[in-house]
Amino acid sequence: MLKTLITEKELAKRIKELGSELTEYYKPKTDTIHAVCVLKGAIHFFTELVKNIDLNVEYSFIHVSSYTGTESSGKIRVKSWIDEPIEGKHVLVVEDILDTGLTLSYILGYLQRYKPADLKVVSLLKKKGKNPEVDADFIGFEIEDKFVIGYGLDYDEKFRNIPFVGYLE
Ligand SMILES: O=P(O)(O)OC[C@H]1O[C@H](OP(=O)(O)OP(=O)(O)O)[C@H](O)[C@@H]1O
Ligand code: HPA
Ligand SMILES: [Mg+2]
Repeated sequence: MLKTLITEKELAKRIKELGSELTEYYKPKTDTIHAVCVLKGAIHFFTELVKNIDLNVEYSFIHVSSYTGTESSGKIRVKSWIDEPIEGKHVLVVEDILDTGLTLSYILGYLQRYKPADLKVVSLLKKKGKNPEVDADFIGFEIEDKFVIGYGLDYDEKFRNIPFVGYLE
C-alpha cells in the first residue's frame, strides 16, 4: 500500500522557500548560476526549483545511477555528463535525495576538478542518521530512513511520476 510522506502542497511550499534561500545566498555574489540536474531522480525537483530562483539560471544535466531496487550497488554508473565548461561559474548541484552520500561524493569529486568559482548542493530530501561523508548545503526535508518513491524517485524505474513523496507499506 502506497502511503504519503510529503504532500504535493508541502513540496510546492518548501521548494518555493528553497528558491528564496538560494536567491538570497547568490544575489550578493552573482547574477547568474549554473544549475546541474542529477538525472533521473531530480527531474521534477529541478524544474520546479529553477522557476523559484530569481537569477539567471543556466542548465546542465548529468545522468548517474547506482541503485537496483532499494540497494545501492556501491558503483556509480555515469550515463551522461556535463558537456560545457563550468570553470569560474557558480555551480549548484540539484539532487533529489542524499542517502549513503556515495552519488554526491562522486559528483562533487569530479566537478571540483573543473574549478568552479563556487560549488554548492541542494537536495530535496536527506535521510536522517546516515552521516554521509559529503553533505548538501541546502536541504528541503530531513526524512526517516525509509525507502521513498515519487516526485522523481523510483523503485526499479517505477513510481517516478507520482506527484508526492511516499513509501510502500
Ligand atoms: O546517496 P546515495 O545512496 O548515493 O543515493 C542517492 C542517489 O541515488 C538515487 O539515484 P539512482 O542511482 O537511483 O538513479 P536515478 O536517479 O536514475 O533513479 C538518487 O536519485 C540519488 O542520485
Ligand atoms: O529512498 C530512496 N528512494 C529512491 N531512490 C533512492 N536512492 C537513494 N535512496 C533512495
Ligand atoms: Mg533510482
